[in-house]
Amino acid sequence: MATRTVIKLGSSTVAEPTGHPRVDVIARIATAVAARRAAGEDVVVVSSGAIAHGMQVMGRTGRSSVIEDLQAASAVGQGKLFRVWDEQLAAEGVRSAQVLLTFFDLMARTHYLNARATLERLLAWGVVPVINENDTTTTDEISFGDNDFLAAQVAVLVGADRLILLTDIDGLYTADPRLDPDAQLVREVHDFEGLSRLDIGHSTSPLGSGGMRSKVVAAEMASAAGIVTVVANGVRPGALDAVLAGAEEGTRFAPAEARHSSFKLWLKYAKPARGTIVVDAGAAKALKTGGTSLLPVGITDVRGEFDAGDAVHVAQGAVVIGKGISSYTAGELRQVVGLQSPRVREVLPRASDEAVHRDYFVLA
Ligand SMILES: Nc1ncnc2c1ncn2[C@@H]1O[C@H](COP(=O)(O)OP(=O)(O)O)[C@@H](O)[C@H]1O
Ligand SMILES: N[C@@H](CCC(=O)OP(=O)(O)O)C(=O)O
Repeated sequence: MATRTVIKLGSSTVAEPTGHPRVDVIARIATAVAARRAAGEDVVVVSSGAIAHGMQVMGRTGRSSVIEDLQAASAVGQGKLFRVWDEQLAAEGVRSAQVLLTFFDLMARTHYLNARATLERLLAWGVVPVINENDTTTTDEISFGDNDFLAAQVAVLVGADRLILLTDIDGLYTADPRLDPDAQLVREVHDFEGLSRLDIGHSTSPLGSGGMRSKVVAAEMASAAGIVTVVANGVRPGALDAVLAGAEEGTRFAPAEARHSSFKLWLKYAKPARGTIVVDAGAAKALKTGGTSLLPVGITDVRGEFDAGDAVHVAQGAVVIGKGISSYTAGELRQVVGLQSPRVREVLPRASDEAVHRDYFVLA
C-alpha cells in the first residue's frame, strides 16, 4: 500500500486545447484525492496548465515560444487555475494550498529544507499541496524545464513512494502513436537502457512541453530514488482510479534497488551543461574512483562560456566522464588552469579551492 503519492497533471490533462481548465477532470482527480486522504494516504498534486490557461484568458491561441509571453501568461493563468483546484478539492472536503517552486528553492540547501518542512507541515495538517513552477521568475538556467522534472523532484523531496504522471495518452508506446499507428503500449519498464530501442520523442500534445521523453527521464530519476512511477491517461475516466488501486494501467516504471540523492539525480538528468572542463588523467581517475572534488590543478582546458553555478561537462579528452556545477565562471577558470591551490588564491583571492565540488558532481 502506497502511503505518499505525487500526482502530476500535464497541460493537456488540466486544460482543453483552447486553454480552458477541464473542470470535469480536476473534479474527478479531487474525488480520487479525497478518497486516498480518507484512506490515510498523503497526496501531493503537481499541476501544469497556468500558461495554457493564461494564454486563453488573454485571447491568444497556440503555444508562443516567446519567454516573456509564457511568463506573463503563467502569471495570468496560475491564480485562476488554482482557484479551480481549490474549489473542486473543497467540494470534496479537502483543504488545499498553492505552492510555487523555483529550481533555486530545491537547489539551495536551506531553501530545499524549508520547502520540505513546509510541505511536511501541510501534509501533517491534512492539506493537499497543489504545486506548479513559479514561471514568472525562472530563466532557462534556473528552470526545471518541465513539470515532469518538477514532479519527480517533489516526489524525492517528500519521500513519496509513488509518482503518477497523468497525460493525454495511455502511457509510453513503442513510438509516438500520433505519428505511428502501429505503436504498442509498453506495460512495464525495468531497464531504462532498454528504452533506447523505442522511439520516445520530444514531440508533445498541442499544449505540452516535454513530450514522453521528459516523462521517461522523470521516471528514471524517481526510480533511482526508489520511487515507482506510473504514466497514465488523465483524461480517460477510471484510469487514475485503476492506478491508485494498483491495477494494471498505463506504463509502470519499477524502482531501482540503489538510491541516489535528489540533487545528483537532478544534476545528472535534468540540468543542461553549458560548457566543458577538460581534465588530466590524474584528475579523471580521482573523480571516477576517489569521489574527490575537482581542483584547478587537474584542469587542462576550458571550453565554452558559463557562469559560476552553471552545469558543465567534465571530460578526459573527448570522453565525458561526468557533470558538475562549476564554482567559477569560464573566464575565471581559464586564468587558473593547471595551477596549484596557493597560486589560485593569489590570482583569484575570493575563489573557492574546488572548481567543481564533489557534492555537485555526478559521474556520467
Ligand atoms: N513513445 C511515445 N509514447 C507515447 N507518447 C509519445 C511518445 N513519443 C512522443 N509522445 C508524445 O508525448 C505526448 C505527451 O507529452 P506532453 O504533451 O508533454 O504531455 P503533458 O502535457 O501531459 O506533460 C503525447 O501526446 C505524444 O504525442
Ligand atoms: N508551469 C507550466 C508548466 C509547463 C509544463 O511543463 O507543461 P507540461 O509538459 O504540460 O507538464 C504551466 O503551468 O503552464
